[in-house]
Amino acid sequence: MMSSSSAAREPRFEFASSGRHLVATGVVRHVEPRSWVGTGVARAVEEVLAAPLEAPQLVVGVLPFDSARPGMLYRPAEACWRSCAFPGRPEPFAPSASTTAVTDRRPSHQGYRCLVAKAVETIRSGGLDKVVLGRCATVCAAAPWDPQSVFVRLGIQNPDAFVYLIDVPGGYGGEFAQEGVFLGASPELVLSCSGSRVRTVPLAGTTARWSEPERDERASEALLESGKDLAEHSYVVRAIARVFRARTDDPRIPSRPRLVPTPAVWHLGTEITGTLRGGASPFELLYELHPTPAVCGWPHERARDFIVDHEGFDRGLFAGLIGWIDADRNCEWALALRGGVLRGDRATMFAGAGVIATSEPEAELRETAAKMRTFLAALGGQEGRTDP
Ligand SMILES: C=C(O[C@H]1C=CC=C(C(=O)O)[C@@H]1O)C(=O)O
Repeated sequence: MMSSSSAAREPRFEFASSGRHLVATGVVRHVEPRSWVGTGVARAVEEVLAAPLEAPQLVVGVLPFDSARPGMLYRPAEACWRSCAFPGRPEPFAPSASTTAVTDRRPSHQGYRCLVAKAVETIRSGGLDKVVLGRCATVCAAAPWDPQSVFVRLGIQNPDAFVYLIDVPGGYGGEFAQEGVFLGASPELVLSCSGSRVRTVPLAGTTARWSEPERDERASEALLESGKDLAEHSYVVRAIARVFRARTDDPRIPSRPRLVPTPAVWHLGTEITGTLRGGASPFELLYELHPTPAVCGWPHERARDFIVDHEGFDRGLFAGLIGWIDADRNCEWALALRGGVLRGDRATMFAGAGVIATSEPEAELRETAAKMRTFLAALGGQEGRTDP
């Protein structure tokens, strides 16, 4: 069944970051590679960009967590860049939309604790170093959400994020099997390209923020010194550094992470840059990077198998990639995190946490709840009343 919010409009894609806001509507051509691998997707994207169509030379879209599955990339009919994406303050929500109740969690809170405990046991017995375990929670409101208002609130509440919205026609597995609107405010850039300069800022290692400034500062300092979080972060940096050393000239890889704040949590982040070698397409690099150990784990195959065998839901587009690329190969691709899918009065949100040998189930559960609050806050969910 079509949701009332998306039935009446052209397919829409929005992406806002660093004060720029891309709004793309309609579809003139889909990218349809023979196979969803880096070189195939890169070639198909270039063909679509070069096609003599009366449409902006831009490809936008979303790729699933499982990079072997088809994504949705297309050349939009119209596109415009706006500056100053989200002026003003959030409008208060109508009471009906703010009274949210959790109707479903997958896995349940206890199921997630057991899942983390199982992962820790597997890691301690050898062969797996890190696995990122996700869960989802569905909330219902008394009246349908307006995706556009939720998007604007995400932008206002998360001024430093990659704020995204895309109409999904269905067919992407799990919660994305049916039509809906996928949106969120991601803190994590997987790849940007400007000329041939490429940049990524992987995040891993997280702690919740506090309203009291001193407590908040102490929490951030503890994160920078936390052996557990530094170890969790190091798997991501090592995997990405290997790809950057192989594919870019002059790779710059700092030896220690820095703090990256979001309104809900502190992260450890490392900015890595390089110059793309030999006229390669950013898509080749993107497919070598994705999914990084920030959303999958290490070693890659073992972590992916653990997720597929134990997580208990199909991630679909959660922890996938969302972004755009133009004909000059300038691009921005963020991880599709801190968001969810809207379907009328139902919203399903997703979050995961990196698990290593010293992880504690309760702490990882709390971390996923803290991450879900980014989306919940934009839905109007009230702290204390809605426990995701
Ligand atoms: C998997 C998520 O976050 C990733 C990004 C930053 C920090 C993470 C962490 O500390 O576990 C995760 O790797 C999520 O938000 O659902």
